[in-house]
Amino acid sequence: MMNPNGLQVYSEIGRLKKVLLHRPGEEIENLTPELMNRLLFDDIPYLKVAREEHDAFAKVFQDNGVEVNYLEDLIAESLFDNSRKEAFIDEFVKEAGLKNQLRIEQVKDYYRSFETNRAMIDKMMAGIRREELKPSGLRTLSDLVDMNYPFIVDPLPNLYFTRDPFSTVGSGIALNKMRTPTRCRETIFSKYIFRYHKDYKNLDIPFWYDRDMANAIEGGDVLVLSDKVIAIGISQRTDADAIEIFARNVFSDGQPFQTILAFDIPKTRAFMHLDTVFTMVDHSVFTIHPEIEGPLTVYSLTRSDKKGDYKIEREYQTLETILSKYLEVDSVKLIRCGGKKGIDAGREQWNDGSNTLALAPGEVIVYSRNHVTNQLLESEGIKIHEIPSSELSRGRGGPRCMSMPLNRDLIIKK
Ligand SMILES: NC(=[NH2+])NCCC[C@H](N)C(=O)O
Repeated sequence: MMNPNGLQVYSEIGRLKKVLLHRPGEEIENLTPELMNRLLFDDIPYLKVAREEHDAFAKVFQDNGVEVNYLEDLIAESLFDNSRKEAFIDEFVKEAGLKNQLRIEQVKDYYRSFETNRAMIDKMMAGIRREELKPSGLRTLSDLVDMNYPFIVDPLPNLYFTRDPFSTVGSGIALNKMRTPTRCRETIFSKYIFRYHKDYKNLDIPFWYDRDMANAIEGGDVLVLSDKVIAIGISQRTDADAIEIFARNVFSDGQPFQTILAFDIPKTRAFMHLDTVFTMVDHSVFTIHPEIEGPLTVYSLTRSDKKGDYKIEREYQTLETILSKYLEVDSVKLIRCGGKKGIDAGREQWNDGSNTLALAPGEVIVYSRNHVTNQLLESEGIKIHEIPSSELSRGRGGPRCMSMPLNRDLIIKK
């Protein structure tokens, strides 16, 4: 459990030591109005400014002693030998939806033609526009039929939401099965990193979930509240059945976790993941979107003595009572996004006002635009680091969605 170099996430708030980010790339410039909906965007960010905002986000980590790893670097470093790189290209292209064999070979050759792994990865993330690969003697029937579709390989614009393709839980990871086709390919990167990157390959990392499983689960739904309690959303993106598979695996291992609280939240775009409506900011202090308090049902899955086994119960008390009971504290505080139900709550939640990322207990990163909620957090004694948020927020994700902790200090109970 004590591995300063390995994966260590036993809370949402322990001092952050290492985090995974992705700096938005050319994939953002490949969003078009027709594709936005399918690619899960509500507007098109201006890449130059999105990058400036993202750099400001990364700087908050660096200024606070957090090691920042970039997804694009880790995956490039994982493909150190040629057979590994070939297997990776193969898998990536297989899942890119190409059907014509000639085209498949042409795309693979194109990826191989990049001088460095990093340049190849950037291209894989960005997508391939139709005009980029000139026919060069290749003219297939499917090309003629698909002539009006702008891409040969779709872009992956959601990559800067590193929270979702996998989740670090304890000393292992859940390699997620994403709900939508557009996000499924993102998890190939995580798979190669945790199997083959030099920092991870010898750690024998347990996988609590795998990307080829049938039921969807996404990292935005998984919150490690303590070394005893994990909260998981049953949401637009995460199935109840996936939570049970995850529970069985985590409870079979020597991890300290005792209870999974499954939060059944409304299945709508605005509340796509649990972390869009509920995050932890300090010992027993949470942000919450007031609109979900009414419709929320919570179930507990409590580990039993038999390995991997658990019992399921529906919890009937208020959220405060449920959280206090399982976190073993006298009371908890819920800070409501926008203060209370209404216009400010709706507007600020839409722009991720309740999607905070803790750097340490009582110290969080927030979007500057959510000024009503931010002021409330400050008045409750929470230290906030505001980051600019005009462009990044157009993808519907905030500071927690844009980061995946790899290592946090353990919380030492007094
Ligand atoms: N953990 C999160 N809330 N992530 C937000 C992801 C946003 C992304 N556009 C999607 O729809 O998938």
